[in-house]
Amino acid sequence: MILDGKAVSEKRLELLKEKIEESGLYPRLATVIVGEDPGSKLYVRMKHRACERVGIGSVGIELPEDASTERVLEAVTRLNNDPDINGILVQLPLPSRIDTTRIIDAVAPEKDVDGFHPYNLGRLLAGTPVFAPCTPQGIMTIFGEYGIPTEGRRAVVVGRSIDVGRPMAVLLLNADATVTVCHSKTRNLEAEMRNADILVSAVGRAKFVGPEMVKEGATVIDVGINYDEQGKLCGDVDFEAVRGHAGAITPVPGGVGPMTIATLMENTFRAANLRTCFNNTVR
Ligand SMILES: NC(=O)C1=CN([C@@H]2O[C@H](COP(=O)(O)OP(=O)(O)OC[C@H]3O[C@@H](n4cnc5c(N)ncnc54)[C@H](OP(=O)(O)O)[C@@H]3O)[C@@H](O)[C@H]2O)C=CC1
Ligand SMILES: Nc1nc(=O)c2c([nH]1)NC[C@@H]1CN(c3ccc(C(=O)N[C@@H](CCC(=O)O)C(=O)O)cc3)C=[N+]21
Repeated sequence: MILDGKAVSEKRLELLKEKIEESGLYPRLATVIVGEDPGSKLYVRMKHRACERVGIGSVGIELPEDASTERVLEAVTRLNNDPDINGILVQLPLPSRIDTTRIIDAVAPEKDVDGFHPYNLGRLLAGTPVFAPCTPQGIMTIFGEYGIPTEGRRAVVVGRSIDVGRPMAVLLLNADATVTVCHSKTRNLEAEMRNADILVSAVGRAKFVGPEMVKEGATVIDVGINYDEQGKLCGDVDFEAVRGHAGAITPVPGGVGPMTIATLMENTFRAANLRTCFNNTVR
């Protein structure tokens, strides 16, 4: 079975649009982008388009490639203090000169719709999440929509980044899976992966996952966004080789990516609700 993330995201966005209409709220998302990377610009444009579609206002802050950490901090602080802004997204990666940790730490936790702030990561770890990172949260939504159980299942996550691998592992653990996290120092990676009922690959290498690494009938989630030799967009998984014996599999494009954006919209609406319910604080 192909897990159609695109279709699930469309459905969730339609539902969200109705909810936002009913709420009478006008949530607003601010994006911050530093430099001219075409990929980052494309993603930010996609986020703005999704906002427009569901009735979320959006503002885009564009800073030059040579902006200092202080300059980015200043922009974030201004957005923190702006009562009309509910959600703040600083597009990653930032230029290497910039102290990314300081920037992420500066985002007000109640506006951190990416879920990257240590406060929100801590809430997730504590099992009382407010904003979970969009990509792994979106994957949990796919499981929910397709009725894929996690309880008691062996889940293997390959990758341990703050934005994908780690929070994915915690979300699966919170959903009662038995979780293994693999990374570049893992020994016997293939054997670990073959154990998985649910295999999540967030590595960033084309054709990283072949059929020999996948147990018959496993659910395979492909987070990777890569380009093959022909310059064509592809995931981490050798899709054609693996799809035959995977029980369920996400394609790239049309799998996890669209869910990331749909979840960002859901988080932004949640931020707007938090503002009205808790006087703009989650603490
Ligand atoms: N679809 C979507 O919405 C999104 C897609 N992405 C994509 O997902 C992929 C991963 O992103 P991200 O987590 O940010 O990337 P990072 O580069 O931050 O993390 C990659 C992880 O893979 C591990 N890794 C690298 N090589 C190997 C190897 N040979 N064997 C085992 N593990 C390995 C690394 O291990 P170590 O920690 O030891 O270095 C690291 O933990 C990228 O392709 C990215 O573009 C990212 C975000 C959203
Ligand atoms: N602060 C921050 N938050 C992020 O969530 C974030 C980020 N920085 N930096 C980059 C990564 C990557 N990311 C994607 C979002 C959507 C698709 C997506 O929709 N992809 C389409 C294809 C799009 C295309 O044609 O290129 C798909 O897979 O079907 C992919 C990747 C969010 N990220």
